[in-house]
Amino acid sequence: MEASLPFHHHHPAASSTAAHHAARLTPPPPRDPRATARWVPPAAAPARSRSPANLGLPPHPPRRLRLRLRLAPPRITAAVTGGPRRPRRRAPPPLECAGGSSSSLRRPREEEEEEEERSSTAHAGVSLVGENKVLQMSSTVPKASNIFWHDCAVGQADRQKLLKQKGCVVWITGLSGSGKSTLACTLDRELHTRGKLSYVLDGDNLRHGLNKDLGFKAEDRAENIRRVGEVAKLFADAGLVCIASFISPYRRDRESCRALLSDGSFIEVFLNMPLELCESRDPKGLYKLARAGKIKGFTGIDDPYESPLNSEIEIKEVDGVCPSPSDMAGQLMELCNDIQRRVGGGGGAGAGGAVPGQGGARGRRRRLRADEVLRALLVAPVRELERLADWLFVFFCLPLPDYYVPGSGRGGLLVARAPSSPSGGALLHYGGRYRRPLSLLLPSSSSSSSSSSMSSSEEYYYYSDD
Ligand SMILES: Nc1ncnc2c1ncn2[C@@H]1O[C@H](COP(=O)(O)OS(=O)(=O)O)[C@@H](OP(=O)(O)O)[C@H]1O
Ligand SMILES: Nc1ncnc2c1ncn2[C@@H]1O[C@H](COP(=O)(O)OP(=O)(O)O)[C@@H](O)[C@H]1O
Repeated sequence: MEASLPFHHHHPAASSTAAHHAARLTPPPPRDPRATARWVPPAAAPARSRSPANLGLPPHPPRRLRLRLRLAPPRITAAVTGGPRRPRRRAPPPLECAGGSSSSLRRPREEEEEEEERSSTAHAGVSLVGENKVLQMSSTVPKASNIFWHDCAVGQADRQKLLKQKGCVVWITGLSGSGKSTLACTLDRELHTRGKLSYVLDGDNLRHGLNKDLGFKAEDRAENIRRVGEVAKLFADAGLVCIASFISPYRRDRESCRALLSDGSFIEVFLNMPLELCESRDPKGLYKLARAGKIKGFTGIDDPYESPLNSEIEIKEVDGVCPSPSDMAGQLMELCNDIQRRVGGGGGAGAGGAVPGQGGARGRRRRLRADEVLRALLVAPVRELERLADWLFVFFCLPLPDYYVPGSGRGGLLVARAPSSPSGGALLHYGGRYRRPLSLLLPSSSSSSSSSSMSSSEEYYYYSDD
């Protein structure tokens, strides 16, 4: 018997149609005695809890399971089949739960015993059917029933407004040694410097706590990424820029994480460094151990890495040279701005971008030469300058009370470069009458650092209201 049901557990004892419906609407008490204490008979629950329609549930469409049901077995094994690679609607991949052959009402005794053994470890078995493989995903918690979504009065939009940024997930994937953690921490620092709240979730670190029960078998990696995806989603919902740095070698696991987020809120960064480079770095000596056969199932050696097909950005070596972490971080911040501007319609009312550059820049963008940028910096009112500082790739922006000029806002010291110019930039005092350029940091080809010798062919961007 094959049926399409929402997330209600079907009572196996249902025999009549009425009982069948009752079973769908009235979930049975859990068989697991450990769960009984928490189980509340639906009749005892508050009336408004009975119907999801009364609960002001979030607009998630009910997830549907395709169930091949057998009446006898109390537990099910779920085979998760692949959804579209990049679903338009960000829905999780469909779940196909198979209880076994529809023709058999009872499983062989050994099978039941096996299942008893599995369930005694409180793990619910889920088979992930990948393109060419079957992954066993194990969840360490029993499947819960009788659960309802509860919304709070303060929502994501309120938090974003408070933080003046947008929550999102920057997901960095790549081989061990490709530079994920370095990039994650550099981006985190850059954002922090600009007053943006971010948080790094790193594979090694989470495996010390939340995921300490997981190893590197395919199913453990899948569960690792599933948990991280859920945590990252919560961080984004909290309004943070969540930077996730995980090998995350399996495409479908990454796509499942993407599916948890709204459009533009999951930014996949493929750190595509050659295996030879990663192996030559080998900061933890793990490649050496893997080559010596002392670690089995090491990604890139004897365990697969599935490259992203649709990452938002792929970072590679340029002419055999790996870009510096801060260049990569700069690229990422620009990218995030672009994506969020496109998806969020210019940064949203008051929320500001997740990363600097989107926040206060209201005007149209036009290109200016370096000398024009300097002039603009010098003539711009302080608040304009601070807005500009928010947009320029600012290395250092230190408001200094010494430079305070009444009526004109704070002053300070600013070292910045335009995103389009990797090596050019400006160091200036700002604030009222003290504002003047101290020096210009020019491309390395230039020997001088005075404003007069600034290359006029350098192109900068500048936000302008005209
Ligand atoms: N067998 C095997 N394969 C790959 N990596 C291994 C393995 N054993 C230990 N390590 C160390 O674990 C870090 C990767 O953890 P992740 O949570 O990112 O891995 S995964 O996404 O679940 O595949 C990884 O850290 P990074 O080097 O920072 O990637 C390794 O230090
Ligand atoms: N952009 C980079 N250029 C040069 N070396 C780098 C870069 N990023 C990281 N490294 C170095 O490579 C090694 C691995 O970096 P790490 O961030 O730990 O990688 P992962 O987290 O992917 O394992 C470290 O020794 C780090 O200093």
